[in-house]
Amino acid sequence: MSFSHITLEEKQQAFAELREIKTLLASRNWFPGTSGNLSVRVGPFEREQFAFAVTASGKDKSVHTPSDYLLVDQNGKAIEATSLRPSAETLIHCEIYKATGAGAIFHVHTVFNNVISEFYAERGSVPIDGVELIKAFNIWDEEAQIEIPIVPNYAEIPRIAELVERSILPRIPGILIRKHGICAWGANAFEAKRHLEAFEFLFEYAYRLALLKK
Ligand SMILES: CSC[C@@H](O)[C@@H](O)C(=O)COP(=O)(O)O
Ligand SMILES: [Zn+2]
Repeated sequence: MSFSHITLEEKQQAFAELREIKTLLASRNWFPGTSGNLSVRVGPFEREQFAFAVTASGKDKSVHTPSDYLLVDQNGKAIEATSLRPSAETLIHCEIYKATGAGAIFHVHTVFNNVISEFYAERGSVPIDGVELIKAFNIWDEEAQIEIPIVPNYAEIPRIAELVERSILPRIPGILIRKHGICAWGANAFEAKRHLEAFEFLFEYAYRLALLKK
């Protein structure tokens, strides 16, 4: 399949967007030990064919190099000749794009998202009750109650990807992988960032509340 319609300008813009968000999230220490990955979609979206820019695998996300990003197709295969390997978790991004039509996906490992995913693992979701920041997900009901889904962290990424795709809830733009991290998405990088920040706030809130209630 050809992606010749993607211009150099579009590619550079996507890489610049990734670089900007990577710098900001790294300053919060949200990429410990080279963990985490980021992607933004490039060009038109059809479920069967689309492209996105994604972080290269195993890089230190707190530094910038000329080889931090590459373009891949809907199956996570590089669409240009490159020696870079896409993120090991690119398939998860592929499934989320296919399921949601999102424009950007950000994945981070934090202590709060790991602890809370373990605390609520048996329930299969993190309950959040009436916290104002739920509105960051465009959920405006008074005292809204939401459940943030949790999937197991398998060694095989395709198994996680399949489960993520099946576990996505229509109103919730994110999913926790147990003792691993969060994938948050949005229509664009601005929205995905807002959602990611809201999730992390809510995880810390749930963690601290559970401690206080003990
Ligand atoms: C180095 S621990 C984290 C990885 O195993 C993985 O979960 C991760 O988020 C980063 O993988 P990457 O291939 O760099 O995108
Ligand atoms: Zn990860």
